Amino acid sequence: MFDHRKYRPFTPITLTDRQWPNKQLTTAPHWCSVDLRDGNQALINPMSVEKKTELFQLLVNIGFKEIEVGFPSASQPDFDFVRKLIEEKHIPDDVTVQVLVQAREELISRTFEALKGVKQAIVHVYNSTSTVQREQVFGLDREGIKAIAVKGATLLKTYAAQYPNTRWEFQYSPESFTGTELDYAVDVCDAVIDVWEPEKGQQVIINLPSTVEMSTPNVFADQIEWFCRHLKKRDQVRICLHTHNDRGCAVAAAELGILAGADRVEGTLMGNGERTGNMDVITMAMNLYSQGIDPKLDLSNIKEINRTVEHCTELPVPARHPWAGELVYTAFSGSHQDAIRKSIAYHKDHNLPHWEVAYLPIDPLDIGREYEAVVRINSQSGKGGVALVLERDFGITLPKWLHAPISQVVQKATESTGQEISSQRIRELFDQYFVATPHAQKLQGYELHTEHGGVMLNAEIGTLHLKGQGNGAIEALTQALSESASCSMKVTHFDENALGSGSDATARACVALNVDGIDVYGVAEATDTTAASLQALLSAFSRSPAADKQQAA
Ligand SMILES: CC(=O)SCCNC(=O)CCNC(=O)[C@H](O)C(C)(C)COP(=O)(O)OP(=O)(O)OC[C@H]1O[C@@H](n2cnc3c(N)ncnc32)[C@H](O)[C@@H]1OP(=O)(O)O
Ligand SMILES: CC(C)C(=O)C(=O)O
Repeated sequence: MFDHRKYRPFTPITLTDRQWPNKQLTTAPHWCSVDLRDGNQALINPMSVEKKTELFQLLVNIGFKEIEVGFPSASQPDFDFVRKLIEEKHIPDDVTVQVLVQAREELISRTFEALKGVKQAIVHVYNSTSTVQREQVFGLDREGIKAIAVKGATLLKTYAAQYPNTRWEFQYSPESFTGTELDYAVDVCDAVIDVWEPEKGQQVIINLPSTVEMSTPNVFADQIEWFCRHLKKRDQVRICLHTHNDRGCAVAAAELGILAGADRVEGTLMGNGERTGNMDVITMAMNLYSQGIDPKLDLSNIKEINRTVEHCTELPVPARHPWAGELVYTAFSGSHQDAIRKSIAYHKDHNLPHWEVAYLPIDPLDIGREYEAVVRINSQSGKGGVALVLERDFGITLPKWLHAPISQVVQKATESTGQEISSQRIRELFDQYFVATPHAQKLQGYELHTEHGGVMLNAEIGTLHLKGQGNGAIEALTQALSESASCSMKVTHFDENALGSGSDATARACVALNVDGIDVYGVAEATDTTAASLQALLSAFSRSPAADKQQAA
């Protein structure tokens, strides 16, 4: 039964003088990728050694300096993968591999065996400390659970001493930290740290996981600040966060947790991980990047990252995934398209020192995404977007007064299909409704001369020969057409521009006509501006009912 009374709120943390809300993120944390361990243990099909190798290479290329490569005592492929990394020398000198293990001797022994010959490594031991697990899973009291942690810590120290050529770092996680009383979590971690003696030079990491995300991120930050304030040897250890995304706030929790005093963050690419996933490193790193902070990870080729992650995990990257999804630099809605187009142009014209473009929190080019994907057209789009597509994909820059008429044609097409429209189809509609001349009213040739201070025009149009007079060629043709079709005709808008320069230059003209009270539009390109203007006028006229009547007559 759907009944909220089955649940109760998370107990608040008593911390009235919390400092983290006054802090700001200014640098990237130490990152540790857990894609190959926590990510892997959440997959339908765990990664093969080949896929793990491919993903490891990607993580190295991105710039991770610490990578949890597996749980080598858990399975033969995990063990073999660690051996392969070491024996085939895949681990760069500045990268430290990390492995996870339970606080059990047979597993710890096998873990050190897997790591034989490695230059440096982090051995990560964990046991659950939460009230629920103490009572329901382990059936042990506080002291009993602490004893498991201390035993695990001692075993790490003992086994590490057998491999003196490796530089060992030790990591301990009070698993299910968020469900653990804070004083008890500190007590267990102090005991583990005492075994490891960081004061004598042993490197130590204490990892505080929200194994299950149970509260709002501010409560998690309070837990971290409280923990950091009370840990005896806080200054001698690195505090790490490992947040899960059960409430959808893993990134926010990690960000606030860093404000609250943590140094390091574990997470995965695209947030793959148990249940709703681990903290998404891409999102957190890009959040920093978009604030002008060097994330210390190279995410410049997000397409390649997506491709490899999808291949190795057999999970799709959602189209709306923050920063990385296929659709996140695409605007379908009209007002957004219009604003993006204007804002990008403004940005270029004013040579702004920082990126400030409407609706685009970063420049998509930074991560290998293109402007081409920024605007796509469907029935939610508007005139700005259609104009942008014609300009961007076909170099057709049109006067503003023509944007609405073209957009109306495109809108009808998208409404009738209910689907997105391709830029090629927009071009076809533009040619069909604005450039083509329905009654073959093609200008075959023209001749102009001045007479009595005005312009005389002789024009060959299809099979017609027309004569007209006016202040210029356009007026002369307007006069000729209105006479021959017995209609009233007025040019309401006119625009022409040269295309290119030098001897290859051509011209484009756009004309809006009002013929017997009806607005019609035409666009034409020709080798000179007069020919383009006359043809654009003909093209507009050919769409009027008067042209139909003229043809019928
Ligand atoms: C939140 C996390 O992501 S933690 C990491 C979880 N990841 C994994 O478990 C993936 C890899 N794990 C495995 O392949 C297996 O669990 C193995 C190989 C590690 C262990 O396998 P097995 O010993 O066969 O089984 P299992 O994991 O069920 O063992 C449970 C026993 O270990 C004990 N145990 C569980 N976790 C720990 C721990 N961290 N430290 C010490 N003992 C533990 C349990 O109390 C239980 O003891 P019991 O047999 O006396 O009841
Ligand atoms: C082992 C720990 C760090 C873990 O994966 C978790 O608690 O989620």
